[in-house]
Amino acid sequence: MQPVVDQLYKGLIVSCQALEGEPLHSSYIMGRMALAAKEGGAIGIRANSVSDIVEIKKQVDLPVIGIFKQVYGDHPVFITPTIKEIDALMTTGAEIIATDATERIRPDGSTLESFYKEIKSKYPHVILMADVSSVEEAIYADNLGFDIVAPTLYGYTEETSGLKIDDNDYAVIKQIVHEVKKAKVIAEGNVSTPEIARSVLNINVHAVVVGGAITRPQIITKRFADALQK
Ligand SMILES: CC(=O)N[C@H](C=O)[C@@H](O)[C@H](O)[C@H](O)COP(=O)(O)O
Repeated sequence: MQPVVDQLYKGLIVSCQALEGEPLHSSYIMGRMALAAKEGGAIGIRANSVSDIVEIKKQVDLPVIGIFKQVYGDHPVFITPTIKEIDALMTTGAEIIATDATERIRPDGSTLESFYKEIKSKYPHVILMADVSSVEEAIYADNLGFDIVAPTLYGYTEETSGLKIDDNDYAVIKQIVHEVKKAKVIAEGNVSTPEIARSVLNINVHAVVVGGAITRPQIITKRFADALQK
């Protein structure tokens, strides 16, 4: 296994993201979020966009999983959808690059297989993480050769809308861990409490990514405000 992937073993990766329109949308703030995450014990950072990653890299010396969210028209695939976003991420020094690895056709008409081959022929040594939405997609990405697989998009596709990682006693992530043979499985998406993070680690995932529950204060505030309404 690549040393950088080893480095993430059993650790907490904090996703520091604020999209345009979110209150904290700012590379400066994401850099400071990453610093705060490191102080709190994060061993890796996940981040979106060239400018956020470049700023984060100035603030912390942790491995970064880089993504580039780009929406093409009304196309549903938006996490690092085409080679253009891969090219941009390759300039940032991100140690790992993540992309949508669902079975959906990509905005440029390519399949996941042809996209994977295109990336690997251009950047043979890049470490790739597959953001999937189902067990079948996890197995497919593993067979293609992705280094890391995560159910990042479980709950965010037409078929899985609203589903969460802890549903049915963690059935989906358990099955992914069981079925994926070569890639490392990372738990990501709706790991919303320390208890859920601990539970997925006990299922034997390689590492855990937590985003909104740490870095999106509007979401954190709403959870408290909602509790007061009850
Ligand atoms: C679906 C989608 O766009 N997920 C994104 C992927 O990078 C991020 O917005 C999430 O914050 C990240 O996956 C971490 O998940 P959570 O914030 O639930 O801990």
